[in-house]
Amino acid sequence: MEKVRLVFIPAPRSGHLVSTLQFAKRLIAREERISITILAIQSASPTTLSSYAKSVAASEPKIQLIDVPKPQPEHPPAQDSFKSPAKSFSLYIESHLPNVKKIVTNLVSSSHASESLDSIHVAGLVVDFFCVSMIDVAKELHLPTYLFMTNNAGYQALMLHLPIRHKHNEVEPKDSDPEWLISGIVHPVPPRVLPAALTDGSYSAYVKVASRFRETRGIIANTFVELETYAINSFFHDGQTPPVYPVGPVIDLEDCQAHSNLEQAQRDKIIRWLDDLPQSSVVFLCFGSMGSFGAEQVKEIAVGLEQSGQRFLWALRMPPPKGKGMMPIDCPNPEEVLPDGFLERTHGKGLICGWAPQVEVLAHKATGGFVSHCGWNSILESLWHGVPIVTWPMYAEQQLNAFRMVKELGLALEMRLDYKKGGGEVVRADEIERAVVAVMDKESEVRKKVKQMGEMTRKAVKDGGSSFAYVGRFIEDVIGNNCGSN
Ligand SMILES: O=c1ccn([C@@H]2O[C@H](COP(=O)(O)OP(=O)(O)O[C@H]3O[C@H](CO)[C@@H](O)[C@H](O)[C@H]3O)[C@@H](O)[C@H]2O)c(=O)[nH]1
Repeated sequence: MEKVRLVFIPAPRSGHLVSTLQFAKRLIAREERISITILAIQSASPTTLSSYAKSVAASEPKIQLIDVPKPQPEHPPAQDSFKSPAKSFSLYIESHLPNVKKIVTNLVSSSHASESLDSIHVAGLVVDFFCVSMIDVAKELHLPTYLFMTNNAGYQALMLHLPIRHKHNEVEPKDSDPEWLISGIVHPVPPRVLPAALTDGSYSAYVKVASRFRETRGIIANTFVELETYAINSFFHDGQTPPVYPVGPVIDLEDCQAHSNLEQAQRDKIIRWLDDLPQSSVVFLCFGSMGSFGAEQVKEIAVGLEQSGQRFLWALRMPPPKGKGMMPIDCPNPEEVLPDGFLERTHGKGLICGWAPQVEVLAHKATGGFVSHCGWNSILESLWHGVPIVTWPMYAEQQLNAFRMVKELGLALEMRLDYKKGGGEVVRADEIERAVVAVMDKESEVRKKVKQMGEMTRKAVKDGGSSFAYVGRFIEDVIGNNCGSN
């Protein structure tokens, strides 16, 4: 029986790694001829991600984990790494290319050297968006590359549009530019909701990444046909995009704490608190793996929450101290940043935590609304559990996600569409209060639509569902492409 190995190269970021590894698990559960090797590039700053990857590999004999050594001498942080984080991250990943090449070459030659009829052939690379530079390794070794998009089809449409725009206009976009008409996105896109990376000095790095999408053999996307029908159809009809496999939602519903520093006692405290509260009575505020606010904004949120009169669970995280990387930290003494007496006045009504067990919180019956930064995993998790979002995008492609969720899909309520972390803007308490009250409205149209979409998400991944079928097509491509090779 022909067996194949896919070599996954995920990006060392929690919003990317978790869905990629979950997709690897889904593949091997579905097809016994597939094994997976994960090449783990270490994050530049310490995180708990490698322990997450290790725990996934340890639980699945057909997943092998290989650490990619850091390049020697180590890749120095770019001068502008704080100003242009996306560019700096791409360069950091690219610096691992020689080490990745060594590892993949060894995997290929050991499969060739094996005499056994049962040998496992390397069938291709599956790379993250930030790892498309690894296409060069695959090409040298005559292997196909598949791209795993951890975000959505609308964002993919933007990326496919970028090199086309660049041909006509090489200048970085500005907020004052006319709206962008992008095939695959229903409404013209105001430049102010484009990813900050396009205007912070990372534009050329993004064009470079985007121009490689069409070199892949296929694009696996963490979305599903029923959610992004318009965008997905646009790829099938443009005659240039490689086959797209919408296989989502791929989210970690079981082991959601494995990639965090969350202690069991803290998790239990949160869930016990929710257990005692009425159905859909708590608004949850959480801003992804990198979201945090300064002291002035934190105070406005607190006042807005108090004025709203709603119960709340707030994952309050603060910017890291200067020179300590980019990852936010849990707030050691919340009373120091919150308004005087806030904790006493809201005792019993609200709970402040650091990293939250988000999936469990969204799954809890007491959770009724979500103030979210609109990271794609958060959106998929909230849809899965039928919890409506009010939008507070912060970084990466979240503004575009928020824009499409509100304007195109009608699946979220608008608070902000163009807020940018670090932009100096402070959203005032009254606006936050209104947003919180709106998202907790039990009768809202958005809530009904989100519940319906929630049912569709679950159907999509079940046997007979659209995403289930696309996983099958992807497997056929991988196995079919490999048949007869040795
Ligand atoms: O307190 C927290 C905060 C986050 N999470 C989890 O962490 C993940 C966060 O993912 P996501 O919502 O996608 O946000 P980011 O961490 O910001 O993810 C990055 O990757 C995503 C997928 O590519 C992009 O959509 C985002 O914009 C990008 O910032 C989710 O699974 C959450 O459940 C928790 O469990 N607890």
